[in-house]
Amino acid sequence: MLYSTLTPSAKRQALRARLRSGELVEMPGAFNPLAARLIQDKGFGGVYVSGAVVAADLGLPDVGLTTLTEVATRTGQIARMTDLPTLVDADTGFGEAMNMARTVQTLEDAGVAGLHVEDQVNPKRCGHLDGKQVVEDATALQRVRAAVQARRDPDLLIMARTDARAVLGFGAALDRARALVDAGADAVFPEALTTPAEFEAFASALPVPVLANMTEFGKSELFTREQLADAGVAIVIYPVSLLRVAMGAAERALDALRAEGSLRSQVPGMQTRARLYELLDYAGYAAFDGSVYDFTLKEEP
Ligand SMILES: C[C@](O)(C(=O)O)[C@H](CC(=O)O)C(=O)O
Ligand SMILES: [Mg+2]
Repeated sequence: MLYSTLTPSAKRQALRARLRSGELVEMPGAFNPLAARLIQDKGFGGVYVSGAVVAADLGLPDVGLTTLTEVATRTGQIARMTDLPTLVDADTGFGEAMNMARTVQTLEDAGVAGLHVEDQVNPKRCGHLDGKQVVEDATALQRVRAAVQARRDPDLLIMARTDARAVLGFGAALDRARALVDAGADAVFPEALTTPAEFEAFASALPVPVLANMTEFGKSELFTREQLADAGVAIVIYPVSLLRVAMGAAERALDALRAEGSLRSQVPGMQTRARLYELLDYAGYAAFDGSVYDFTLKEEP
C-alpha cells in the first residue's frame, strides 16, 4: 500500500545494475500513475514518462508547451507508484544551460532514475515528424554538460537524445552521439533510426547503453524485443502505446454507448472492479486499518 517501497536512489542503482547486466530493459510509457502499477505487475523492467503523453493528457500537442512544473508533478505521481526505475522525457530541458540545471534537479526530486534531454531547436516537436531542426554542436553539448553537472545523485542516468538522424543523416547523428557521450551522457537515445542495422551501428560504436523508441505510426518499424536485443539495444520504450490503446478502447466504448444505449456489450472488455482493487491494493489498506475502510465485493459477472 501507498506504493513505492524503494528510495529513488535504490531505483537508480537498480537501473544501472540492470544496464550493466546487458539484459534489454523494456519500458512501456505510463499514461497515469495506475498504469505504472500495471507495468510493474506485468513484469517489465522500467516505466517511461513520455512528453507527448503528458502533453496529450492536458489536451496539448507535443510542441514544447508543457512546463517543467507540469511534467515534474506528473512524473512524481507516476514514479512514486512503482518500485521500477522511471525514465522521463525532459524534452530540450525547458531552456538552455541554467534551465537545464533546474530541470535536472527538479526531476531528480520527483524521484526519477533517469531522464533524456534532446538536441532539437525550440519549439521542439515529435521526433518522428518531418520539419524538425537540431541545434549546433556547441548548444547540444552544453545542454548535456549542464545536466550532468547539476545532478546531485551520481546514479541519476543522464541520457542524451539526438534527433540528428532525420535532419543531418546517419553519419552526422553518430558523430553527434559520440560527442554527447564525451560531454558526459550516460546513455544515448538516437531518435528515428530506421533499421535494426542502424541500431546495431550505434550500439557497437558507443561505449554507453543505447535506447530504441518503438513508437507507433512513426519512422521506425516496430522491431521485436529479440531484434533489438540482437542489435545490442539496452532500453526500449513504448512511449505512447498504452495511451493509444486506452483511447482506442474508450472511443469504441463511447461508440457502442451511442449506438446501443448501454455499455452491456462492453463489460467483457473492461477491467473488473476486483482487478482494479487488486492493483490499488485495497486489501493492504484494509489490513493496515480495517476501521478506516472495509469493503466487500459483489461477484463479478
Ligand atoms: C518519445 C517521445 O519523445 C515522447 O514524447 O514520448 C515522442 C513519441 C511520439 O511522439 O510518438 C517522440 O518524439 O518520438
Ligand atoms: Mg517527447
